[in-house]
Formats: sequence, C-alpha cells, structure tokens
Amino acid sequence: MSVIAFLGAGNMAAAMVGGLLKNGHAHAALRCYTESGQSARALSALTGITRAESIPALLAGADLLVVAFKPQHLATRDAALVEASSGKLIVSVMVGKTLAQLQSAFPHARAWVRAMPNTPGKIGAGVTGWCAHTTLADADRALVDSLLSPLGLALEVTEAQINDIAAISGSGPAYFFEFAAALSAAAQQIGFEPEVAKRLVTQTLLGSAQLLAQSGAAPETLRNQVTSPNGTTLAGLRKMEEARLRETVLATVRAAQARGLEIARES
Ligand SMILES: NC(=O)C1=CN([C@@H]2O[C@H](COP(=O)(O)OP(=O)(O)OC[C@H]3O[C@@H](n4cnc5c(N)ncnc54)[C@H](OP(=O)(O)O)[C@@H]3O)[C@@H](O)[C@H]2O)C=CC1
Ligand SMILES: O=C(O)[C@@H]1CCC=N1
Repeated sequence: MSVIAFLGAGNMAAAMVGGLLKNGHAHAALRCYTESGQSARALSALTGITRAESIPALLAGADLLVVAFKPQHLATRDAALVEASSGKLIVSVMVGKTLAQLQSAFPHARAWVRAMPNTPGKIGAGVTGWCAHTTLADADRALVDSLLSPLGLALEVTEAQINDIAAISGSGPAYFFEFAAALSAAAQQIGFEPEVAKRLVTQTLLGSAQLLAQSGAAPETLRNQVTSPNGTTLAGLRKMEEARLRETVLATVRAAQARGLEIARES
C-alpha cells in the first residue's frame, strides 16, 4: 500500500485523510506534518495517522506528497523538502500555485499534479478538478484517483481551467453558506427562533439541491415551478432582481478568479 504524506493538516488534509481511511487505506500508511505541529497533532489524535516530527521523517518511504498548506507557505517552505521529495509524486491543492511553480519548488519529484477540491469533500460530496504536468503513468493516475475520488466527483481538466474551477466550486460552498446565513438571519428577523430558522433553511437548501440534482431540470425551470403569477415568490424575486443578484454573483466569481491569478504572481 502506498505511503501518503500530508504537508499541512488543516481542513483539506483532514478531508482527504478521512476519505482515504473510509476507503480502507491503512492508518500506518498515512502521515502528516506541520511546522508548528499544532494541527498535525490534532489530526493524528482524531484519525490515528502518524504525525511526523520532521520533513525527512514525513517523506522517508512515502510515495505521494500532498501539499495542503496555504499558498503563502510555499515561499517559506522547509529547504529539506527539495531532497526529501525526490522521486515522489506531488499533488498540490494550493489555490493559485501553478504546475511550473510546483516543479520549481519540488525539482526532483517524479510527477506534479495540481488539484482544486472543495469542503463538501469532507462528506464525499465534493467536486475536484485536477491536472498533471504531463500524461501520468498508470500507477500514478491510480494513486491520484485513490486520493481524490473519496472526496466525490474528480474531473481531469486543463491547467487553464483550474483557477476558474477554484472560483466556482472551490469557493462555491462559501457563497452557498453565506446565502444560508442570510436566509437564516432573515428568518430570525421575521420572528423565528434561531433553531427553527436553522432547520427551515437547512432542509429548504438541502431539498432544493437534491431536487436540482435528481430532476435534471435547469435551475430556472425549477425556480419557475415555485413562482406563481402575482404570488409571494415573484414579490420576493423582484427584490433580488432590483438588487442585481446575478451581477453580484458574476462580480463575486470574477473577484475570486482575479485573486487566484494574483496569488500565482505572489512569491
Ligand atoms: N478550504 C477550502 O475550501 C479549500 C482550500 N484549498 C487549498 O487547500 C490548502 C489548505 O487549505 P485549508 O486546509 O483550508 O487550510 P487550513 O488553514 O485548515 O490548514 C493549513 C495547514 O497548513 C499548516 N501549515 C502552516 N504553515 C505550515 C508550514 N510552514 N509547513 C507545513 N504546514 C504548515 C497548518 O498547520 P498548523 O495549524 O499546525 O500551524 C495547517 O495544518 C490551501 O492551499 C487552499 O488554497 C483548496 C480548495 C478548497
Ligand atoms: O479561499 C481560498 O483561497 C481557498 C481556495 C478555494 C477555497 N478556499
């Protein structure tokens, strides 16, 4: 069984470790490391995987290095990574950082993959776009698949699409949760207790997402099924239109896209 090493032990590393363990990957074949040791200690305690004390210990005998710290950490990475990552497959989930930057940071690795997952991967309901610097060997492709498929849907895309995927599905859960928070706050403003507001909103969004997925219908069709002529929904939707919701969503996506490109340029 391949030994998989995680550099970073936060949200995304925890999602991948959880998926691997659920799919039968041995605890002993998973390791994590962080510079402060704080979240690595927590992930190790939570899952039973090994916390490595150093970069050489993290990577000795490992086949795959998953780079799951923040893009800003790449500039101050431990110099020991250059030698320790020699011959390994690298999979980075860092937003913004390009394959060329990965090749420069891990110059002796055997292959480089850039992936963009999202937090619903924690429950196997995520979507991940990924690309490699070149066609992967079958064994490396299988290893990438074993890492990403437990998170949900995994799509191989071009590198040019990865930043756009970050702006849609990478950040998308945050847009959705912000909407959920806004609807919940509105429910409380009109008089519902917080717990009731939460139940109403959660079930409404869950049911609507399931209906969207299961019906195969366009969102506009499903919206129209809710909207009676001169009814309550139309009155509400008019407010969204007046506030130019679609323009705001487009500006949101464009801002995320632009920030991804900016991160690529930052050292
Ligand atoms: N969150 C999301 O929705 C998504 C995130 N991503 C990408 O995933 C990556 C991780 O994000 P996320 O998991 O949310 O972040 P977290 O903040 O949850 O985790 C960051 C991790 O990096 C560790 N770390 C910090 N400095 C170093 C260092 N010098 N060496 C080793 N490890 C270090 C932290 O350790 P400690 O706490 O112990 O200091 C922590 O475990 C990012 O690059 C992000 O762009 C991609 C898609 C979606
Ligand atoms: O906000 C971020 O930078 C990361 C990338 C996509 C989701 N979270």
